[in-house]
Amino acid sequence: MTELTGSPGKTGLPSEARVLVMTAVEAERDAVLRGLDGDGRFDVRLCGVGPASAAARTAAALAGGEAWTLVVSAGIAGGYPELAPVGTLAIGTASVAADLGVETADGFASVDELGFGASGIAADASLAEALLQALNRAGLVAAAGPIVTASTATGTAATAALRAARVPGAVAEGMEGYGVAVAASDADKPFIELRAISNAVGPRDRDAWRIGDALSALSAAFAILKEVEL
Ligand SMILES: O=C(O)c1cccc(C(=O)CC[C@H]2O[C@@H](n3cnc4c(=O)[nH]cnc43)[C@H](O)[C@@H]2O)c1
Repeated sequence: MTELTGSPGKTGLPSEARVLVMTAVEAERDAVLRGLDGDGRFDVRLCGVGPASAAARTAAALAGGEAWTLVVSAGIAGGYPELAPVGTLAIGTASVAADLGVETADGFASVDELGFGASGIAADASLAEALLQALNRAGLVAAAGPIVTASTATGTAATAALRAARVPGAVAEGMEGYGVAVAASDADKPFIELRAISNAVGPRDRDAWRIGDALSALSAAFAILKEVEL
């Protein structure tokens, strides 16, 4: 987990902010809307599941003529249990496509190593820190660190370990963050990823997912985010 430090207080969203929030599915969108409670600075849209759909729909939204001041990838996620247990929140310091690269005889090589691009997009550091502090002040448990984006959700301990090794300090795994981040970066817009943990990254056990708890945590997080002031 990345330690974010700094002075609490003077941080956050200005009154004229126009925030584009992208969630994969309707249940996540509705949870975000419950937390926002009608705040007109936010527009919450569906990006579909996976990074390709997320990038395409975010890019289309950003091209729509609105003067967006911030882009947020939000939803539920798998958490690395020691850093982000079920029911807690994860704030991305970067969104990292852990499977974007090639297999070689010597193992995985990322697009960065190949010179083909960047597999990680950094979040807006000051906003991520401000949000972490605001959530903590409100008594919500949140961890900050890289959030993995995977086209295939992890389903085994081996894959969990592999991806954790590729993305040191990873707190969580979702399927859209990197796609939303690429679109935001291409449009030169600040970006953060905010996730609520529904399950542990690791062996697939759908019965153990706590989606309701995670959606409640997501609502609570957005109720805080909308009150954060610059
Ligand atoms: O079944 C439901 O009621 C329901 C409600 C809200 C969301 C869902 C989803 O299945 C959302 C899929 C979404 O969740 C992210 N996610 C969650 N856990 C993981 C994981 O362990 N690894 C990767 N992604 C995860 C992901 O971003 C999906 O788009 C169902």
